[in-house]
Amino acid sequence: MTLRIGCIADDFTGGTDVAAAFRRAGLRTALVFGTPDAGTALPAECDAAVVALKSRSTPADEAVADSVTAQRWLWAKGAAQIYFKYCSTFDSTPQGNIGPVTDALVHAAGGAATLHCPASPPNGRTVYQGHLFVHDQLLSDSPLRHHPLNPMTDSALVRLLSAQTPHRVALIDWPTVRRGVDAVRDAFTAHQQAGARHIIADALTDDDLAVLGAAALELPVVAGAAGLAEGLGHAYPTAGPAADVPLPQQVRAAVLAGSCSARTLEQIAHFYAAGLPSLHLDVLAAAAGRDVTGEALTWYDAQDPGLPVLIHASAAPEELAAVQAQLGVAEAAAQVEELLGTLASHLVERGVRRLLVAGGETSGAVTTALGIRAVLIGDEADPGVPWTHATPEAGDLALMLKSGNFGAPDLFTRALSTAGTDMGKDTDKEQT
Ligand SMILES: Nc1ncnc2c1ncn2[C@@H]1O[C@H](COP(=O)(O)OP(=O)(O)OP(=O)(O)O)[C@@H](O)[C@H]1O
Ligand SMILES: O=C(O)[C@@H](O)C(=O)CO
Repeated sequence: MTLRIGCIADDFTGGTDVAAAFRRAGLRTALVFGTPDAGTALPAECDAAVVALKSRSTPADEAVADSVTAQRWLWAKGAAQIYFKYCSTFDSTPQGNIGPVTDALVHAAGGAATLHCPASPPNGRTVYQGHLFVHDQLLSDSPLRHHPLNPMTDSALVRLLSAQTPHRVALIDWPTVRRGVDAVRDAFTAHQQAGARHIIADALTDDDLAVLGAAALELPVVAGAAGLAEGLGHAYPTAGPAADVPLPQQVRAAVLAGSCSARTLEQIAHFYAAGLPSLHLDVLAAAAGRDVTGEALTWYDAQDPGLPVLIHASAAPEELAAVQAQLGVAEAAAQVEELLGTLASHLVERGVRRLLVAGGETSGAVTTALGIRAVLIGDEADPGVPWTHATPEAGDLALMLKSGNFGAPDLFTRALSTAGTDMGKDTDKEQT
């Protein structure tokens, strides 16, 4: 058993993001969906295993129970170190779940202090003087201040985390990080001796995160976003680069989108502009009993099999608000997830072998409907957006689970462009 690091991610697309980070660091990485049990197996021998939970917005006691179960499973598979992956925008509330889950993981691992850093520089998340930035804005000035579940109206990480834990929270500032691994270790020890349990570190670049990763190599629990996971991964001695997992070629390809994030809407617009077959699902009609799934499949069967297709519930804010006002937020989401999950099963039955899913909740619905419990991580199409490969029992399926705000505007067209027979031309990769 070669497993070195076990990771618990608090949502599915966060799971693919952190798994891609470990793979970039040269670790062979597997991703398991949902709370594992004694019968859950890893899909292959690997250096890093990520368990992706849906624990970001659940009640804190459920999130804690699922996370500790995942921790025990990862330990049983041989993991010596546990990484808790939360969102690079620190998505949480004063009730949790970052504080309670980290406290429980640390307690189960013996109570030594933990290092935190949510920085993820490739996606514009940096931490300076303990304040979290999203590109050039403080978190609290960014669109995250309007998040529907956990509006982020404060950027001060020590204050945010202190509200979620009874333990002391301390900061290692950027000048210390710049002085290198020994300086970080000394500062960490001093904070721990002064009674801190959670020690947040500043980081502006991948080099800073490499310093933090090396400093944290011996800690039983480390916490943050994908950036620190990659820093930690680079600190592990590896046998060599992770092997390539080839993408299925000349196959049917589809995008299923339920994310209404601004970046997903741009990616959808790009797909329409490329003249590729696209279908918008009528959520209100489905709620009223119309066979929207059957209509979508009839539409799909009429398309050129050599072209990728897009089927989406994703809608602009005005349409989303109107649907939610009529059905209620939870019922609207349930309708969409039922539609997209059912369609995913039918599309795979019809031979789709490259499937791109946009949105964290949507990804949960699709993987559950397809019965996929574990995948291996392949190449990234964009930072934090890798292809994943389902185990053979699920068929030779390449699956891409995309966080709402991740990926360049041309991601959908580019990722699927080499799948079919008629669409040989790669579009140029645009920068985010
Ligand atoms: N037309 C629609 N009307 C109402 N709700 C919708 C509609 N389209 C999508 N939704 C709901 O919006 C939510 C989008 O969440 P999801 O997590 O899939 O995307 P996201 O928040 O952009 O992604 P991430 O969590 O990765 O940032 C889902 O619950 C989905 O069911
Ligand atoms: O860290 C991030 O921003 C993402 O991996 C994520 O968690 C999206 O839900």
